[in-house]
Amino acid sequence: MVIAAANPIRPGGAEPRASAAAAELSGRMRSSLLPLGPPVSRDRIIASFPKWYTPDACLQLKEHFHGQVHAACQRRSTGTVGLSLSKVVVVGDLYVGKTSLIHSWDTAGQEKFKCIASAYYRGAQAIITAFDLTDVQTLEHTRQWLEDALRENEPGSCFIFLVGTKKDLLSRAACEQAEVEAVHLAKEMQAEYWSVSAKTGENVKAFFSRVAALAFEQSVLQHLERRSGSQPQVGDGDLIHMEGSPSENQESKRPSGPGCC
Ligand SMILES: Nc1nc2c(ncn2[C@@H]2O[C@H](COP(=O)(O)OP(=O)(O)OP(=O)(O)O)[C@@H](O)[C@H]2O)c(=O)[nH]1
Repeated sequence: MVIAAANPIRPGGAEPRASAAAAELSGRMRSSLLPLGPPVSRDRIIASFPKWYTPDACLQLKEHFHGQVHAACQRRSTGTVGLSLSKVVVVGDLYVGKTSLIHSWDTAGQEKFKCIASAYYRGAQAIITAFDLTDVQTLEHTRQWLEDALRENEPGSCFIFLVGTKKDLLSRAACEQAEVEAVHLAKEMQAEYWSVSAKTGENVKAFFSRVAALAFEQSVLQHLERRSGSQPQVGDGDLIHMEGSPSENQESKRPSGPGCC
């Protein structure tokens, strides 16, 4: 997974400015069936489909990986999808906490800075639009940020997230109040909503696990679709670990919630 935080220009501004923080994450997930796989740290194993933050603004309500994905991973035959890279772009106003958010997650020590141009948004599998929960103006600007990022991507190709940062700075009541407007906007943007704090780490891991799971599942499904007609093969069998039994009947073939643009 590649995560990039666009260093802001004002919404509606002409060209994106330089300097984006990017983090590359190896999306390795281990098969529960392979006893002797390469070492994968426990906190990188997604054991069950990560839950949404609020059902009022979430991309998918399901609780298990898609049945085809689960089955394909359990088959552990050779292929390339088990180790997949996804590009995640993080956009938002100056100082909202994009860089802190990325750095507060384990990014395998591969963080780096990149220059960006509008072309940089291209090929994103997920777009994270971040705003500061204590600054309502930054929320208002997210719509424009998203528009800019979407312009560079194929319709239907990205998961969209709206993330309120600096949750630690608000009381519970104030946070809930800020979330009302944010959730409303998230629904309009067809985005999944999360409130997080990079400072305390609250919800950060859960959030990125969710992003990773959705992106991974989509990659596998696309891979299976491409290979339909031949034997679907996912990963070297050592790259994903899932527990629980997914219900195939409840799940659609492709990510379907309102946030899948
Ligand atoms: N209290 C608190 N402060 C935060 C949090 N996240 C970021 N900050 C602070 O907010 C300021 C901006 O954070 P950055 O991560 O640099 O924000 P950014 O969006 O990447 O900023 P630019 O690169 O200027 O666009 C810094 O002083 C951070 O320490 C948080 O969760 N809680």
